[in-house]
Amino acid sequence: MTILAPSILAADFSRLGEETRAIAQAGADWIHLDVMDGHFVPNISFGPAVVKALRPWTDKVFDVHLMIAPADPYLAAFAEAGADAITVHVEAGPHIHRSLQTIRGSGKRAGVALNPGTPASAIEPVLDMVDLVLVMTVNPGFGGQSFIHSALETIARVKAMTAGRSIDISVDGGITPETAGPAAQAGANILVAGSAAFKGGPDKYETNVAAIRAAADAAAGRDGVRC
Ligand SMILES: O=C(CO)[C@@H](O)[C@H](O)COP(=O)(O)O
Repeated sequence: MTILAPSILAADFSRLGEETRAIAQAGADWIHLDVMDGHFVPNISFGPAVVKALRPWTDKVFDVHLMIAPADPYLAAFAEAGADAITVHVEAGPHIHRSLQTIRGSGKRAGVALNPGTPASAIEPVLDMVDLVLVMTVNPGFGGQSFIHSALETIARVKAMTAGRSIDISVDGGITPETAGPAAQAGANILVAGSAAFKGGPDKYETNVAAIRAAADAAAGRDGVRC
């Protein structure tokens, strides 16, 4: 079954608590929280204080995506703020192995992210340390960008590399009902969607979430029935 993880980067920041609750009630499985530092990526979003403030609004998995470098000085703060999964970029360095060790050591799911220009082979040495691989299908930093189709190859390579292991494959950037299918077919089982999940305001969230999930489930031949 596809896991749909709306990115609150596309939510109304003046009402983040209500938005988080609304998208959760609309059928989101996880909540994706994009943390940007204006250094690793050319945008600044929010830090652990916001993650902590949002934690009481839903009990859904908080999937924290750190687009920051270095990440290590902040891992404990995000873990304490209520993250359930913490993903760091393999490009962010300086010691991806240590970062993943720290995340696992804090009892959280550890994720490693790959930018569109990074080969899948970059994460091979740390595969036994991760619970999820996040493949970026846009260059990180902003919501609302177009899906980079060449990244489908990376998803397929990660799928092959992780065969036989219990590792989720997440895809992030430009996910819509049109791109969800190819991403799921290539091997992704977690879809992060910002603009396509939040477009149209709260009345549309349920329809948006269902449309993205249905496209992915159909393409991957997954059972879309949820209990
Ligand atoms: O991490 C990022 C961007 O850096 C993503 O999570 C985007 O925020 C997804 O937004 P859409 O492309 O779906 O609008």
